[in-house]
Amino acid sequence: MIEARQLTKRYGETTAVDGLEFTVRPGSVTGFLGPNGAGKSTTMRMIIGLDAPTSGSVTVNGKRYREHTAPLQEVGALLEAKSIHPGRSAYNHLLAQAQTHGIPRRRVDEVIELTGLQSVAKKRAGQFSLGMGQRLGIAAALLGDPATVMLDEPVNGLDPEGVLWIRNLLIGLAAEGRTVFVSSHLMSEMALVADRLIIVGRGRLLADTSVEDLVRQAGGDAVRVATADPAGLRDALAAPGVEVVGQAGSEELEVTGLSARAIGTTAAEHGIALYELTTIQVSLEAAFMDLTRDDVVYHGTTELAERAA
Ligand SMILES: Nc1ncnc2c1ncn2[C@@H]1O[C@H](COP(=O)(O)OP(=O)(O)OP(=O)(O)O)[C@@H](O)[C@H]1O
Repeated sequence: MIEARQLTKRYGETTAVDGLEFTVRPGSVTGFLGPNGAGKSTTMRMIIGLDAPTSGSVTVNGKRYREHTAPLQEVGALLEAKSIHPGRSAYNHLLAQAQTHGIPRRRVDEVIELTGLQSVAKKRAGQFSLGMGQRLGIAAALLGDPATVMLDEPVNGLDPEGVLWIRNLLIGLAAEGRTVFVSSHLMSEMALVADRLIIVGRGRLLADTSVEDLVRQAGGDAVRVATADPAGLRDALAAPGVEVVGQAGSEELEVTGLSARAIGTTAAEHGIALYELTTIQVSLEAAFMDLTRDDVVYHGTTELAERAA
């Protein structure tokens, strides 16, 4: 469990984290989302005591990180590429960490197997690809068999097989009852693994919600209908809270505010033939863009794309 209370971090003039309040609970994967510069890494650094809050607090499993006598057994973290001695093998790197934290040697073998590093465990870490480095970082995070696991952009640099592996790993860790807190910019991945989402923008909490609720709030589902009688169907569906859009002369309409089932039933009651009735889900990506539009710090330019078009 991770609990942030009025968590704030200022660097000079910049307020990186601004009064954050959230709870990350065990047994599910919680995604940590926000545009670049939103304060995600700063928050994660404060969770594991690499940075001190300017005010407020954050605890892991009920205590501040530095109050834990065996912190690696409480929270395992993968933050941006760790500094690993390039001449040291993956095995020796993990063994050194285990030995300084009172973790038995057999746990090193377990995490090497868990992260699929068996064949390269004796290789020098300096020769590791980005993906192998990520796996080694995750192996180190899991070394203490922690109840809370926190990963910053874990799919960075991973190939499709690696992405799938991370997905199953995160879901599996949560199913074991652990608290899993993971940041990512890949909305499609988050939609697949996260149950809960904490979304920040400019250091402030924008949403603490489930994937379904976020998508619903962003306009929910629309239904695409094709019909022999668009004008008749418009009249039949007209009601407060229902919006029907479609081009004049087209047999296709897009309806919001009614389910496909309700539209089908109303059409049948009015004897109107339908050719298509499809629910179109708002993507998590669209919902996220909608929510964070005013909090994007770094705007890219689409000038080149526009010129090309
Ligand atoms: N050590 C530091 N000194 C000064 N400013 C910092 C420091 N660390 C972060 N910041 C600033 O704090 C803000 C939040 O940065 P942070 O890296 O936490 O965001 P983020 O959400 O992790 O971004 P990204 O998605 O790009 O990784 C930014 O404006 C950043 O420039």
